[in-house]
Amino acid sequence: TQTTRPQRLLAAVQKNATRGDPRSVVKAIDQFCRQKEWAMNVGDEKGCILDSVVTEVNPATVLELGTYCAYSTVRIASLLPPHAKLITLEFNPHNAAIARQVIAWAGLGDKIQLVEGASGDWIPKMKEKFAIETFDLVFLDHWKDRYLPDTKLMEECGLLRKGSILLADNVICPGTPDYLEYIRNSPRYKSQYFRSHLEYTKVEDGLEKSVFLG
Ligand SMILES: O=C(NC/C=C/[C@H]1O[C@@H](n2cnc(C(F)(F)F)c2)[C@H](O)[C@@H]1O)c1cc([N+](=O)[O-])cc(O)c1O
Ligand SMILES: [Mg+2]
Repeated sequence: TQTTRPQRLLAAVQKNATRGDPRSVVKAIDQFCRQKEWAMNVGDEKGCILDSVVTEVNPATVLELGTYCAYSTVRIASLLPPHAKLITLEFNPHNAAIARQVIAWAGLGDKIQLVEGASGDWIPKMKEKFAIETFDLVFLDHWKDRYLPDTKLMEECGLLRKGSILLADNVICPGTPDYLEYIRNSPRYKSQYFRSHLEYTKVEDGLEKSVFLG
């Protein structure tokens, strides 16, 4: 029977990456996406910008919206300090199952908590379920029409503190116009656009980095 793209991506990781070596997992996925099949990972070019933001913020608590196959999950977690916590939300059970295996192959299971379900259900439960006060860094890479409502929900649930960083993928392609309009015009955020390209292509895309001002 026909395999899925996430299954083929996982097979490429298990074939080409070294167990317990997160950077080799990232490299194997980028190679698969460049040489075999495009997939919607943040990719190597935007991934370098992601790495620099993670390193600069040095977060103790991270929320990722949109795990997919855990490419950015592994990329972020490999840069976190020892007791830092990364919670990643994934809606699709099949993608979650693949992501868990990619995370295990990278040897990052003790740094990452993958939660299955919808952001609207889980964001209001974060504090009680995961003993989280606020997030130092949020990486938005899920459905593009959910960036704005979920940002407002995180504000309402008190999950952002003065200085929390939101980093949003795909603000140009596929685009998140309502989110960009809100975050760039709100007095509660200071935003910066990092111009790049859509993963594995020459199409323009970029990351929007926003600091919550409280
Ligand atoms: O559509 C794109 N990404 C959508 C990504 C969607 C992924 O996020 C999960 N999710 C949904 N809700 C949640 C949460 F968190 F709410 F639970 C998690 C979905 O199940 C899916 O795995 C995309 C598309 C392109 N492209 O070029 O078309 C390029 C990209 O980089 C992209 O990210
Ligand atoms: Mg993306």
